[in-house]
Amino acid sequence: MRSELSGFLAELSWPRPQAPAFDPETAPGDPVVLFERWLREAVAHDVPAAHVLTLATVDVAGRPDARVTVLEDVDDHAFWVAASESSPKGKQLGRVPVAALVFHWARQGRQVRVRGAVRAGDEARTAAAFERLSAHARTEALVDRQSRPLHDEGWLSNALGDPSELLELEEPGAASAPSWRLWGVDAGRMEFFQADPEGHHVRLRYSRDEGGGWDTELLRP
Ligand SMILES: Cc1cc2nc3c(=O)[nH]c(=O)nc-3n(C[C@H](O)[C@H](O)[C@H](O)COP(=O)(O)O)c2cc1C
Repeated sequence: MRSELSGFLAELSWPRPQAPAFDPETAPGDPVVLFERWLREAVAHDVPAAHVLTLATVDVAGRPDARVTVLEDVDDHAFWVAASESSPKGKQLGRVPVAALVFHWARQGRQVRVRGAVRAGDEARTAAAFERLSAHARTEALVDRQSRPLHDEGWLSNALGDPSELLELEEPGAASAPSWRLWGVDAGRMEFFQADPEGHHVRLRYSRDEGGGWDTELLRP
């Protein structure tokens, strides 16, 4: 038996990709270079929130989890995201240090997948990212109660009501919040998908070899 929703879903279509065809023959040897090119093209094509990604992690019991978050940086062949060590994603990243992330730029019919080992960012990298946060986000990081049940909304709005006061009170001139940090997902494997209106989709996978170079292969879409 099919639900009413299945008919509704069947009517939905993908937007036609508004991007030049992707010729894997011309792809650069380094996938991070290709990622940056596609990210900039996504922004140039007005893809909303092109720097927003889905981060997938695993907990100690092997249960998968995923959520949307923001890309902070790409550097040293790692994709950097921010999370408190006490949040579910922070615990998962710290205790089971492997992760995958995916970008989907629907308007262009593009997907980029990244999978690899996770490393914690050092203090300097974390402090530089903390500095870039809004006052509200810094307060959230200092309050450090993300994903806890919201039993007492009054307490929360009081805490968030005057960020400057909280920032002063908790950590004058704080360089960061104690458990908030950057996490790097190493690009051990990256995959680029370019959808084609006629169905001739292209999938190009890069895998890091033992010498630190990259092997590439085309996959059936
Ligand atoms: C567009 C968008 C952007 C988001 N950006 C962030 C972010 O930068 N950092 C963050 O911690 N959560 C962000 N979130 C919320 C996360 O998806 C998630 O709800 C939260 O981080 C708690 O995840 P956790 O319980 O797995 O730790 C964002 C959500 C959306 C929809």
